[in-house]
Amino acid sequence: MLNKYARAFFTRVLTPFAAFLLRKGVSPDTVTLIGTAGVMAGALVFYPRGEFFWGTVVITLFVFSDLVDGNMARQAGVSSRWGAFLDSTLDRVADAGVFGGLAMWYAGKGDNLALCAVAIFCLASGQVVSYTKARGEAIGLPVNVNGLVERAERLVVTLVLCGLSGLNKFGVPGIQYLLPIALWAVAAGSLVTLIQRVVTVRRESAEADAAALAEHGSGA
Ligand SMILES: CCCCCCCC/C=C\CCCCCCCC(=O)OC[C@H](COP(=O)(O)O[C@@H]1[C@H](O)[C@H](OP(=O)(O)O)[C@@H](O)[C@H](O)[C@H]1O)OC(=O)CCCCCCC/C=C\CCCCCCCC
Ligand SMILES: Nc1ccn([C@@H]2O[C@H](COP(=O)(O)O)[C@@H](O)[C@H]2O)c(=O)n1
Ligand SMILES: [Mg+2]
Ligand SMILES: [Mg+2]
Repeated sequence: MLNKYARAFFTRVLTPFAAFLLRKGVSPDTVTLIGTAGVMAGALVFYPRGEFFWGTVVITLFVFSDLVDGNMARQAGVSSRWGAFLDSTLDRVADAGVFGGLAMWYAGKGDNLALCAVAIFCLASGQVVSYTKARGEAIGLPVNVNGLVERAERLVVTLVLCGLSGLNKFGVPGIQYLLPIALWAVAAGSLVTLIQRVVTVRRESAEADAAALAEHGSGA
């Protein structure tokens, strides 16, 4: 949903910055790599220590690089298969950093194995949600579904509620419960999305196999 509705807005806002980086000789790949490194650093340095506010601030500064790199590639006319591969692969790395950092907190000083498990579920289910689309497309299906919770939703819900829950350290009472709420919501949303995508791939592959059978007398 965010991908559909917010992308145009962010494209407009980030285009001058992307143009500025191109004028300075920065490449889209550099932005992809530095953005991922920044997200990983923010998540793995701050979250395991329970520094949710500052971790989220650092991650937020870098996570928008995922919208800038593609914008730069399109402006410069250098969009490539390699760039698409690098962008998507490093998305998975960044997501692992965010949910891994939260799992490390709950496995350590946060001392809550149930929430540690939920964070690991968010990590794993997010990766599988993305994989369903990549694998479905790789076997030639359109995978005509995005589902309830795409990557942008997973990140926005987690980062906004995690950042807010970090304000508890600055004396805002009661707000620390927002992080568990975010994790449960992302876990449930990812499960629904996974089911939506698997059902779609099953339907599309049955249709494609039936069409192939009708045309050539054989399936896949
Ligand atoms: C006082 C409190 C302080 C707290 C501070 C916290 C502030 C935190 C605020 C905001 C966080 C913003 C997070 C921004 C998230 C950026 C999202 C992003 O990177 O999206 C990338 C996404 C997808 O891009 P791609 O096409 O490159 O990626 C594809 C995707 O990964 C697919 O995965 P799948 O979905 O299938 O699982 C892969 O399949 C595919 O391979 C891959 O290519 O881009 C978008 O979706 C574009 C839309 C981005 C929308 C960002 C919206 C930010 C909106 C609101 C911020 C709200 C701020 C409010 C702060 C309020 C705090 C009180
Ligand atoms: N280093 C890169 C990064 C991205 N691309 C191209 O942009 C597309 C992704 O666009 P986003 O707005 O989602 O970042 C990607 O599929 C590539 O075509 C690139 O070429 N090099
Ligand atoms: Mg990108
Ligand atoms: Mg990306």
